[in-house]
Amino acid sequence: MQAQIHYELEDSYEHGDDSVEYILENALMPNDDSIEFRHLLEEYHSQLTFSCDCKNDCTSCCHGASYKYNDQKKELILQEQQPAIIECNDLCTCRRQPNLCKNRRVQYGPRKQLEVFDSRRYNSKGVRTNVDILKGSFICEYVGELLTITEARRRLENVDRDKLMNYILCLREFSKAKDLSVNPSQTTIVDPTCRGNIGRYLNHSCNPNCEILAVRINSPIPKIGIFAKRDIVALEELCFHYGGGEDGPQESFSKRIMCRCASLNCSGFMPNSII
Ligand SMILES: C[S@@+](CC[C@H](N)C(=O)[O-])C[C@H]1O[C@@H](n2cnc3c(N)ncnc32)[C@H](O)[C@@H]1O
Repeated sequence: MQAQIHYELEDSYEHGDDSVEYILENALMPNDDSIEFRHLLEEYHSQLTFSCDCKNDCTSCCHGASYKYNDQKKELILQEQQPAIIECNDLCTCRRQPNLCKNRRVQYGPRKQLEVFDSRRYNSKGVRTNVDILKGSFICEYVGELLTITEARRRLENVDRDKLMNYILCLREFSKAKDLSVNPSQTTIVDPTCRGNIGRYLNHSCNPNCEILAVRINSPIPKIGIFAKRDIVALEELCFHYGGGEDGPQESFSKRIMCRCASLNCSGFMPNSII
């Protein structure tokens, strides 16, 4: 069973490859009758009840007002220093329209003018932009099948054994306890190998122009939002750090492979996978 999209999400990209299904939002992995799966299923069908009753445009919304308009007032971009984003949801009384609520962006779908292309640097597919992009702009979500940890480990074994490209992304969120110790609070694993969106084509860079952030809308399971980490010029390839970067949330792909990013600070290898 796939969850309903409650809001209108615009996404006209496609894979151009019949072996991969284009899906607009995360779908559950097949039921393997495990307790872990049942827990994931329960979360998947839960609704966040934390809603706002803003009468204005949500600039001082209880969700934290993560976005602001750029100087030309054309696009909502991230406010500085956002470790996690909670957008307004279906239970909020604010109006679901870009010019009426400023706390909704990811739920409207990927930005336009992205292109999947054959990246010479990575010797495989990549994503580039056909226009300039401002720092803090939303690129797209990293959409795929939601996996349990056990299923992710099983699939990663196959990836390593058969030396396949690895699309499994594990987002780890951390919380600070009263004694200031930092503890893992939630792990979200997304696999767009067979079912996913345009986000599956972004490559890794040790000096990336994009970053990933946890974004919650209706569900307690976060979406993995990809945002511009700096201003980006037209035709630049879009990349993010598969290991979360220095201070981003931790996520990882599979075993050690040589990194092709060619940045000055390249570590030589792609981030290791520890799920
Ligand atoms: C999420 S996919 C990215 C899209 C992929 N290039 C494609 O053609 O579908 C991740 C895979 O791309 C390749 N890749 C991504 N970043 C890389 C890098 N910095 N160096 C080498 N290979 C990379 C690896 O094969 C990796 O398993």
